[in-house]
Amino acid sequence: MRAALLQLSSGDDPEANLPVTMGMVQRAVDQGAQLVLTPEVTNCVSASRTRQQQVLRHENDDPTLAAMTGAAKKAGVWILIGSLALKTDDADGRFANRSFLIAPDGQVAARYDKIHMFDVQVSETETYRESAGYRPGDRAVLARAGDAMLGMTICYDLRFAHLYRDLAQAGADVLAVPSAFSPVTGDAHWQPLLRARAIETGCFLLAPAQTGTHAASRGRARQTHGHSLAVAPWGEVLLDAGTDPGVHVVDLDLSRVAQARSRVPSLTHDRDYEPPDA
Ligand SMILES: O=C(O)CNC(=O)[C@H](CS)NC(=O)CCC(=O)C(=O)O
Repeated sequence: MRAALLQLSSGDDPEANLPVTMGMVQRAVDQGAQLVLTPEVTNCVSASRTRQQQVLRHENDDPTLAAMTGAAKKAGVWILIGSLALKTDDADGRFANRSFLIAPDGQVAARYDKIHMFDVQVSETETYRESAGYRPGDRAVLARAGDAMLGMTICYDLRFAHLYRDLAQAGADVLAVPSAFSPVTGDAHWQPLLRARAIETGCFLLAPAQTGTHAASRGRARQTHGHSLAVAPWGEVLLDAGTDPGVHVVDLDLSRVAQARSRVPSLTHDRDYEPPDA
């Protein structure tokens, strides 16, 4: 299966981002991709709730989702939109950080709302409070995409190893981690975490990422780490997209999943044990 990872540098104007993103989807299709993956918050990277309130739409009215379903159908490919920031009808007014798997017939095959919220002070000057803006999901999602069983996760989820183990034990052979990683944590943790999740699960890890400098809020421009990554089930890095926006294709030999797991079958060796004393 040929996958394409789109590395984006989305701004805070969904209408301006859309033609750039769709141009890259077309390049991926031209390169023979059967599964096209985009990063977290493909439609809008913004840390301003006022701005988001102005430009974000509901799922049934979102131009990026509509364009993607159209493109999937026209080209007959699978598309994983890493996530869209969307308005919801929730009483507390928070947005959804929602990933979509679109089938080659243009139908939405699966949706996943990011479970773990990035409420973290990464340095003295850099704090994220994702749960203030977004309502977390509470359901893990596994879906078929062609020959692959795809586990859907997003960004900060990457730090919760049990989610990946659960998805793999439920049948995943490819795990998607669309992201908008911070530069500070990205330098230290991004690649080792992705390689660890691949090794632990015997899955391919596909992690399309936001990169570069995004719209400023409260005077501070937001940066993301880039380095979209594909990792094989044995842990080798198949692709590192560096820091420029672009399209990168990678061929996945899905038989490598069973190979890796037969060499080290740790996924089937869980045991029950007493928890440590408090
Ligand atoms: O802000 C939005 O609109 C969408 N959400 C994100 O981009 C989120 C929260 S700021 N980013 C992450 O989860 C980065 C995780 C990370 O960097 C780490 O785990 O170290």
